[in-house]
Amino acid sequence: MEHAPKAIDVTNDVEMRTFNFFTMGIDGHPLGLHLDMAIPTILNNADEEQQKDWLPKAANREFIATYAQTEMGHGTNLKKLETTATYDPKTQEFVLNSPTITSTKWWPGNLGKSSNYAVVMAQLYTQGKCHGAHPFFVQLRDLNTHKPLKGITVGDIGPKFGMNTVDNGFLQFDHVRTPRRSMFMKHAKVLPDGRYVPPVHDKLNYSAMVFIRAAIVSGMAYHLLVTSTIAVRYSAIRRQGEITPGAGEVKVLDYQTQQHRIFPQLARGLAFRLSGQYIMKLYTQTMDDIRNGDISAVPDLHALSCGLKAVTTHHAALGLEQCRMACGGHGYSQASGFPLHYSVAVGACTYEGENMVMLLQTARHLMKIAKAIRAGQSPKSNKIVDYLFHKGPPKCLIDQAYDTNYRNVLESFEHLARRQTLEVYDKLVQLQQQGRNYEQAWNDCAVELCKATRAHVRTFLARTFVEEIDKISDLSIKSVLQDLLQLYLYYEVTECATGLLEDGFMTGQQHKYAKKKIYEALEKIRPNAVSIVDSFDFQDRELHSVLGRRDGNVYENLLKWAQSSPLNKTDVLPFHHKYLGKMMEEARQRSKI
Ligand SMILES: CCCCCCCCCC/C=C\CCC/C=C/C(=O)SCCNC(=O)CCNC(=O)[C@H](O)C(C)(C)COP(=O)(O)OP(=O)(O)OC[C@H]1O[C@@H](n2cnc3c(N)ncnc32)[C@H](O)[C@@H]1OP(=O)(O)O
Ligand SMILES: Cc1cc2nc3c(=O)[nH]c(=O)nc-3n(C[C@H](O)[C@H](O)[C@H](O)COP(=O)(O)OP(=O)(O)OC[C@H]3O[C@@H](n4cnc5c(N)ncnc54)[C@H](O)[C@@H]3O)c2cc1C
Repeated sequence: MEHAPKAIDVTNDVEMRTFNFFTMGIDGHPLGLHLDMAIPTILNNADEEQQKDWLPKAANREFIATYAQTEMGHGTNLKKLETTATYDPKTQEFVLNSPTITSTKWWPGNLGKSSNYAVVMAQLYTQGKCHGAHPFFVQLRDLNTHKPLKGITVGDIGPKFGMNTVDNGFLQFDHVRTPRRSMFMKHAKVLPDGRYVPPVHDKLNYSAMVFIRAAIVSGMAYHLLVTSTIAVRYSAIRRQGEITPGAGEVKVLDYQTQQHRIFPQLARGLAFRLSGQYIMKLYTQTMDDIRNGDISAVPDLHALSCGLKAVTTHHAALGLEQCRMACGGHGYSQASGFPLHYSVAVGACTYEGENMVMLLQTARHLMKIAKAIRAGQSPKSNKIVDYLFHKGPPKCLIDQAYDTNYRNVLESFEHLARRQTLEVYDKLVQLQQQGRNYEQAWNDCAVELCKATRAHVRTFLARTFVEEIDKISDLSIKSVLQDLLQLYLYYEVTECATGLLEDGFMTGQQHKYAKKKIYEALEKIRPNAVSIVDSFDFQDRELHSVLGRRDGNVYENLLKWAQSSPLNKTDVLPFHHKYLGKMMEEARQRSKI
């Protein structure tokens, strides 16, 4: 053969991600930030010439770059980042500086030891004026020796809650000079003489964050589906107790409580998967629009991605813990895989925007819509938020037999989101009329604002789930997924029941009806549960779990796993006689006296 095919095309994003994922596991690796944030930043924020220079090298892995934004003192409030990039027109360079301890970049993944470049967010100063945080592409380490360049202090921040295969790092600049063209110049620019050219939208520099927030939704689906796979499989192996006295021990999966613990996580995993696909498409479309000069969808994308990120990560964290507890004592062992999956998944509640902060971002968007509604404006043909403008039924109808395609359930979610959004908006206005300024009023309403976002996101997730299942033409697959949809929808109804009951929209009877529909769905899902999780086709090496093995050979392998522990290399630990053995021996001697 003239050209033997390469095993992996490193410039092919999908191939690379798959390869990295299977060879390096789920808790991160040295190329994570390079692929997930640095390359997207180059794609969306570098101008044509910069892309030509940086992109092929980045794709070919001639360097490794990270995304250095967060500082020791500020992660959320980007306006207060302290790192400065001051333009010097004489040399046509920026001078990067970390003026305080708190300005030290802190957390960037792969910064600690792996990266030799970084996208650095710094306050841009030119002609004596600050223009806010802007991204710069900065070399940190020598390409040959890998030692930090002059003026740069860089290192690892130490062990974390999880993801310890990622070298999160710290970084300080001491008046480091970098060429003018190291500023990402697709949107904002600094001309050679120092004049600043503003971007068409001042948050376009934040697109890498938007990308990851959107990607996280599918990531959380993955974590939930993986951990429910483990819990379902193990529960189909584990036998404990009897349902009918004398009939023999049952699989714990036959207990209704067990199903109620695990199946909703499965259903949520699917819901997140479908909405994850939706938001990724919206992201790609919006980035294409921006390239063509249309920025109109940016606020919608930002609002939806923030809300989805916050809700899905929170529910994934709760769901993973349910799956762990569903596996009893063995669930607490590292052999279950849960510690790994949990510690990775919960990081996403914090990174890429702390969840409360993200909920409040979406709420900003909702408050604008509420203002338009109160001003009597019409909806703007926006599929995601238009329902807020419409009047729904005055009473909940979820128990009506004619609920085709769950319209009445969706209307209940819509009702709650609409009511919560308008009520908190009215409270905001009222507080301001009473003399509070907007920011104080906002803080006084913050918990209710977050509730409005959650209700809105719940509506979006549910609607997407219903619409996507409706599209399926294979009736046998559709019927299984409809059982999960039924569970998802009525489970969510009970989760937000307080809000639905509070204003008398839903009756106590209807709440009972929702519970009945949940129990009915659990029963329908039970016989298919193992086949459903098998159909995800996760490899054992992805699950990292003795309990979730595809072959179900749990007990034998649990024993092997324990026996392979380093503590079991010898029957007696080498230092036993020096400490515990000695203590016991001395105690025995003393008691003889
Ligand atoms: C297979 C399993 C794998 C699972 C994993 C899934 C994928 C993930 C893989 C990666 C894994 C690990 C890597 C982790 C990497 C982590 C990286 C990071 O954490 S990077 C740092 C992230 N930092 C943040 O997110 C900071 C949060 N803060 C902000 O975003 C902002 O400061 C914000 C939004 C809080 C406030 O913005 P700002 O202070 O600038 O402005 P204002 O509040 O005044 O807002 C003005 C106006 O702008 C709007 N706005 C803000 N941001 C945006 C945006 N991005 N796009 C559009 N618009 C935006 C804001 O809403 C206001 O609008 P207004 O009209 O005035 O209301
Ligand atoms: C695993 C991991 C990986 C990371 N990787 C990177 C990376 O690669 N690059 C990078 O630059 N950064 C990274 N980060 C940093 C991360 O983005 C920030 O930690 C995150 O955005 C939260 O910011 P913070 O730490 O400043 O939290 P804080 O803002 O200090 O949050 C503390 C508390 O204050 C609350 N709070 C703050 N502001 C408000 C507000 N306005 N309204 C209401 N409540 C508020 C929060 O809700 C939270 O409860 C990473 C973090 C983690 C954990």
